[in-house]
Amino acid sequence: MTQKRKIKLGFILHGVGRTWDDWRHPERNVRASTNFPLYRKQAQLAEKGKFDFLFVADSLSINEKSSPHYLNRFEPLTVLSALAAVTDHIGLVGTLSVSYTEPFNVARQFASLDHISHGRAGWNVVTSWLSDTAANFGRKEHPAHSERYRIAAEHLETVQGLWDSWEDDALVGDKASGVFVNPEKLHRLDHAGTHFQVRGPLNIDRSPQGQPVIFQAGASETGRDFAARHAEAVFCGPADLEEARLYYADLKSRAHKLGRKDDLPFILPGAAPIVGLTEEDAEARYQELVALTSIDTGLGFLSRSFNDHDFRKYDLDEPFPEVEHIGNESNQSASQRILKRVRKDNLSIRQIALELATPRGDFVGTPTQVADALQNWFESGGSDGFVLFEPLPGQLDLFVQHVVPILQERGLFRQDYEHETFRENLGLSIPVNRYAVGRKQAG
Ligand SMILES: Cc1cc2nc3c(=O)[nH]c(=O)nc-3n(C[C@H](O)[C@H](O)[C@H](O)COP(=O)(O)O)c2cc1C
Repeated sequence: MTQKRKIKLGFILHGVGRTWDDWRHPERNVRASTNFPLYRKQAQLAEKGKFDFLFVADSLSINEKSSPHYLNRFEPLTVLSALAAVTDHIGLVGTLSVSYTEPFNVARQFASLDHISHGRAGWNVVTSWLSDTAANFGRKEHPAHSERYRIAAEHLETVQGLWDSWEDDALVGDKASGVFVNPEKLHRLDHAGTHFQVRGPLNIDRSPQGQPVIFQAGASETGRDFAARHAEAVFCGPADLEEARLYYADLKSRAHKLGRKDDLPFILPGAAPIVGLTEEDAEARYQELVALTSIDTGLGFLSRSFNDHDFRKYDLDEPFPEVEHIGNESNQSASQRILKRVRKDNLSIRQIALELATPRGDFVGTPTQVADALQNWFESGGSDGFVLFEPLPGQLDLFVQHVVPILQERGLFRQDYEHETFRENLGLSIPVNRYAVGRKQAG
């Protein structure tokens, strides 16, 4: 009997919030982004709700225009390692940038997290889109958009190669004979590429998942090709269901053309549900968010997609300036989406900024309405699940208490964790070590 397809759910740990204004909510702790007890509470709540994973996003450069959560945040692998110790089942996904890390370190960090968490690690592979980042790493220049994706491919393949350094039974640990490791099952990678030279082997043995789960969020042409080839799950930020469906169909078809038969990658749009106990309650909570929002948030989102370009230097009520070239080298897809919207109705800077600041979306309503909307996206080719943001304090609690049970009753979401590892809970198998495959074929 084939298993019914289930919604995958992630929760993004976002401290003081996603926007430039969220931190001003009366119930937000202004130090939430570096408050471990709060992260622990949210992590345990998401696990109570049987979420597939927690996600910690990251960036590597700040300036006076950065949002509060960008300004002051935990390094992802550090906080995820701490969360591994206070949770048992939930996946732990963190962002690390390929443009400013060495594959050896990344492989080692995620293998460590996978061991610490007994098989719950996932890596969100990003290329970093803010050019100022170069200045924090002694680089003269930030790599161009297309170059970043070439680096990403080589980096990721190197990391995955290193994760296979140790075959499953390489660590013998035979006290009688004194054999700790079987050298035939410990492999050097000897990678000599364009961007990286790495000999290996990795100095940590094979982790429970063998290969931690690969997440990505490619949205440009190059980014989509990368995601279709390499990712097991993909984040995206569609403006509505129609855009989600187009993205979903496009990415699955790219993956299919590359010969992927497993229906991967899973596509997970970001969503920020606002749940109220009645329609009026939900609307009042949405208005609470609107009242909190200033033009700063709109201009912040706008700037962020254009390499932190300063839009305040223009008259906000004049037509939108010519900045396409800046967006294309930065967050290409998000900037293109904004330009498309601007051109459609000839919006001014102020108009597009305000629209970006408080999108209402499909997920504001009673628990049943929110569950209906999630189901609709899931069943009509818009998603395989969602990564949820908490737009107002207390929303995760409401979601877990009221929406999760509805999804469970409908058979759309798990009743309990089925397996030990994140990979298996997602319905993915543990990959066989490449050298063991080679040995089998040779034998
Ligand atoms: C839900 C979601 C989470 C993301 N998290 C991060 C992150 O933590 N760090 C980062 O640099 N980019 C993050 N991104 C942005 C992507 O990595 C990527 O740069 C963006 O989608 C643009 O795609 P492109 O590289 O194909 O132009 C995220 C995107 C989405 C939709």
